Amino acid sequence: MHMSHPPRVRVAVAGASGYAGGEVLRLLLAHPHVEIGALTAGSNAGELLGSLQPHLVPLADRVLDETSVATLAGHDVVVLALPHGQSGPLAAQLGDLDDSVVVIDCGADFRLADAQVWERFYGSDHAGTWPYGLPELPGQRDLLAGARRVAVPGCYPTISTLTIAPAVAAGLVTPDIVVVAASGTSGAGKAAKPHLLGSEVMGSMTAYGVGGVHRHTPEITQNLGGLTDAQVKVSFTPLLAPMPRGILATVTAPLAGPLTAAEAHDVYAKAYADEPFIHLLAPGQWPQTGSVVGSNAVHLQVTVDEAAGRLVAVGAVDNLAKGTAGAAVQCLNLALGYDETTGLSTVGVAP
Ligand SMILES: NC(=O)C1=CN([C@@H]2O[C@H](COP(=O)(O)OP(=O)(O)OC[C@H]3O[C@@H](n4cnc5c(N)ncnc54)[C@H](OP(=O)(O)O)[C@@H]3O)[C@@H](O)[C@H]2O)C=CC1
Ligand SMILES: CC(=O)N[C@@H](CCC(=O)OP(=O)(O)O)C(=O)O
Repeated sequence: MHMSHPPRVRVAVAGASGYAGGEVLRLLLAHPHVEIGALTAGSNAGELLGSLQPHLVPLADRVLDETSVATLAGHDVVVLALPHGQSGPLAAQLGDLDDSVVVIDCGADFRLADAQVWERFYGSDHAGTWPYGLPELPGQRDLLAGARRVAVPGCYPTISTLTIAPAVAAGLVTPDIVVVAASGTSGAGKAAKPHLLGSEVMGSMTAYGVGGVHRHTPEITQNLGGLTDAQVKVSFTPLLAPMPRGILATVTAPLAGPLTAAEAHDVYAKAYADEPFIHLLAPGQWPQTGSVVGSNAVHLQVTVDEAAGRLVAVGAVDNLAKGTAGAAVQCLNLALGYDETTGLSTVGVAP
């Protein structure tokens, strides 16, 4: 489908001083149809972007505005990269201003459909539900084409969902899913946190959010629940790994019946055959975060643990790229009718 659009769209980024906002800008600087408009922040409003994001050289002299409807008005697209709970009220005001604006929220506010589940995991009022920005889920790409509002998935839900989705959709497993996923520290954002000081993180790994309490558990469950009539259960354990970027997720589930590793690989190959960003590795190769850093690619592998009777799948993603900002740009492309891959690469930075 071709939709009419101006040659270059003006994009504002709220939360430009943060990790997600910075990565959105890094990608948009390479996007041929985008002109970068207002850049806003919270406590850093008034500062030069170059003092906070020195890698974004072409934008070094831009001054950060305060985050308000007034500063975000007058753009074709507004990307929100703010802490949860901030985007709900702001998006409501932006909607009042102009409903034709594309608003892409990197935060969690509009991801969950069930208000009670939202309140249980986030402890605040539910803002609403927007089209979910994971085009690789069946039927989702059509909902995102031409959308005016997009909820970008969380980084763990992106990789956890993509890693096991073909097995759930094809009924290869009973959906009693166990996810153990290690994330780089940028997943926690830039705001200082005592457990994320260099001395605490370097040379050490830890589990956190253990026992079904991490707020991404219901998001993964919601995604997988859309793929099967069976009741989906998800046990999710996040780990913090001593690296700046990347998530490596190991996802396992009981086999529903006899299955070989080659058959499982074949199901994944068929499911993702047309997906530009999903790269199923050759049998015997295993995903590594180092291969996807800086790219919008997802690397996957799947096999069968015969003795345990479980399917074992492993996925790697850059939490800031396909895990957030890359997904935001992919959805911007779909919303505006550009080729979905515009401005995005599958080539990682290695070593
Ligand atoms: N990091 C990741 O891997 C992922 C992040 N996300 C989501 O993206 C969003 C941003 O995360 P991230 O970039 O990591 O976080 P950061 O802490 O790095 O950045 C937060 C940004 O929001 C701004 N901000 C904070 N409070 C306010 C406020 N009250 N009013 C206006 N602006 C404010 C900050 O400005 P200032 O510098 O002035 O404080 C900063 O620009 C979150 O919702 C997060 O869940 C989603 C997936 C993955
Ligand atoms: C390492 C680390 O702390 N990661 C973050 C997840 C970041 C993310 O993607 O989540 P949202 O967009 O839903 O905030 C966490 O576990 O809270």
